[in-house]
Amino acid sequence: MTSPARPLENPFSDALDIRVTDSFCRDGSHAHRHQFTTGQVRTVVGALDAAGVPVIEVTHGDGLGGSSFNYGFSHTPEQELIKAAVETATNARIAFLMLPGLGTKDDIREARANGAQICRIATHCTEADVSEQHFQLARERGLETVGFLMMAHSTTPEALAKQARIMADAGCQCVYVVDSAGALLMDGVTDRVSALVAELGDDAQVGFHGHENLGLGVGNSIAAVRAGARQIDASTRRFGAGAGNTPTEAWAAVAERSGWRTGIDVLKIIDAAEDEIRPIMADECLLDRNSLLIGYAGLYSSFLKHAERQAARYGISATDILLEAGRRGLVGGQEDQLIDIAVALSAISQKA
Ligand SMILES: CC[C@H](O)CC(=O)C(=O)O
Ligand SMILES: [Mn+2]
Repeated sequence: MTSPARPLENPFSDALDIRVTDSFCRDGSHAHRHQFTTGQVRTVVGALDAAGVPVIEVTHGDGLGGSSFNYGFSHTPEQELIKAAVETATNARIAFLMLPGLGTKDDIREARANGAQICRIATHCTEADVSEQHFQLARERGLETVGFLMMAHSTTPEALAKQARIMADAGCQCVYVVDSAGALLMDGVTDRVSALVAELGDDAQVGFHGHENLGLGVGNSIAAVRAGARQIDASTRRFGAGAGNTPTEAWAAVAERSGWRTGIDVLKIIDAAEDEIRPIMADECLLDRNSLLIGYAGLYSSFLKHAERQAARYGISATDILLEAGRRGLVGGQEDQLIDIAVALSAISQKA
């Protein structure tokens, strides 16, 4: 794209450094049924790296060890994808994600040996204690560490801050408020990020990971930075679970207009989104009936594709599966219960 007159930076805001992690090659994998090839990862990492994206996350959508019957098998072993990403990146650091119980300590060791530099450990927002040994190992191995407190809308800011303290004490260097359901409104983000910033002080940074299910990924990320977050997750062309994540290209433009430095070249990332990323994906990530319902009901975003699959298999409505999942209060890791729900709903519809 040829450069129009560059927008003026906002002269009234502080020139903060905000580090962006692009999650297309991890959260975006949900929207691609975990079918990324090494060639696709090389193309994406090459384009994002050239646009100045500082951190690129590469793993199965559900993290190391996610490739399984429950979550869906990967096309290519994720350690191969990590290797390809590391070989391709010239400046960007490669991150991986892991949920204790799905992945193991050996997976962390292998990702480290393959050249990944940042280890992100995700737990449900009330279960930070299961991450302690993984942070310890990651730090011993010289990895930078990030903690994910998932489904952050479902607990209070005070409770979330206590969980963040557990992660920081275990060696986590940046704890993320993770809006897995895309259910948080801006005040909810402000309250949670502020609580973590107050609790962690200089012990760890605070980050924010948003989803677009209520159309608030960018707005919530602005609220997060204003409340003290210094790391923001995004995904190019917003590909991610549910309606997707905060779009990297929009976030880069908004950050620049706010006077926040991300190091990302806005025009290059816009071109990457359009010319390199879009052609890889069969469909756009839509804010449609089911993804909106996920945000509205506060459900785990990655339930979307599982619900759609079971709906097709049992000839029932994905919306009904999601509504029942909401009634049951399911959280990440309970994807198999979506099958139970589909079987039950199908039995009811056959009787009727
Ligand atoms: C892999 C767990 C999960 O999908 C992490 C995440 O991106 C989220 O909770 O939003
Ligand atoms: Mn996510």
